[in-house]
Amino acid sequence: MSRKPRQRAARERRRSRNAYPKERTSTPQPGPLPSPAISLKDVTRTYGHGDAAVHALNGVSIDFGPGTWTAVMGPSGSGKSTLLHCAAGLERVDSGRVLVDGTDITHASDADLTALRRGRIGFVFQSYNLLGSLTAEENVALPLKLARAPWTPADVRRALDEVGLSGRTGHRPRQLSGGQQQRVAIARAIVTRPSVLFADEPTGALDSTSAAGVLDLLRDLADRGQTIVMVTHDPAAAAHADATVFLRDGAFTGRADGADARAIADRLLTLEASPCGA
Ligand SMILES: Nc1ncnc2c1ncn2[C@@H]1O[C@H](COP(=O)(O)OP(=O)(O)OP(=O)(O)O)[C@@H](O)[C@H]1O
Repeated sequence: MSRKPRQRAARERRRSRNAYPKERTSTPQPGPLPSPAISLKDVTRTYGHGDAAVHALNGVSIDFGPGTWTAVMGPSGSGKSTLLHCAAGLERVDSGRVLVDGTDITHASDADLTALRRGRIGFVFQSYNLLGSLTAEENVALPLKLARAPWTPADVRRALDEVGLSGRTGHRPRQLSGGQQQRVAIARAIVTRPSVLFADEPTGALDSTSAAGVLDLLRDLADRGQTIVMVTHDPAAAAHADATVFLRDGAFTGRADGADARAIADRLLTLEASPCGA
């Protein structure tokens, strides 16, 4: 299927299954909603003190439904990365609560947070963060070794196969294109079968063709039930997700389900144009 009809079909699927409608008065849902994969409840995070204090998150409450792909957008400095880091247990919140699969991690010990990040959270960065001296296969095996859970080389091959790189297992990062390196990074992030895959600008360093390939891959993962939370500045990338949530000045300002790139861009422009605190 070519990309446009594929995106249209995906949008229709998303519309019909989105479990967390926040702005629509939708028809009654059959049965109870599944528990969110990630839940932020009235979360605050401030950097610095006194006059220099920056309220990066200012009472944010958002649920990310299991098996949904959500894009997080907002003007520069609106708190997107801070939200991602707090939701992934990379940073602690000042107040409020963070739940992963219903488990409250707000006051988890450092050891428990490390175990959570190794076993239940996957992270993909704009800059891939692969180890240059290791092959694709060795990079993907790393989180399995760190998690100290039982694993086999077949687990690694399966993850590389899922991202379409079964023919590149022995290549080192410098022997791969940017898009292929990001695919290795995604394989590394999903090899532990995490509850949530966080992606911080996963297409930010890629040309448009490679970016489209990575977004199609994320779509496939979401369609197979992977929860994904992705920060992006690109409305076209956000349009691939099931929903987009918008932040401004550290606050949640709204959500769009199944919106196309034009509608997302318009909403972002409105946010950027309105005066601070409005
Ligand atoms: N470690 C830090 N120390 C001090 N201030 C910080 C720190 N991290 C983030 N901030 C501030 O918190 C606010 C939110 O930052 P954050 O990186 O979450 O925003 P963002 O929406 O991801 O921005 P961008 O789109 O530019 O990447 C910004 O004003 C930023 O300067």
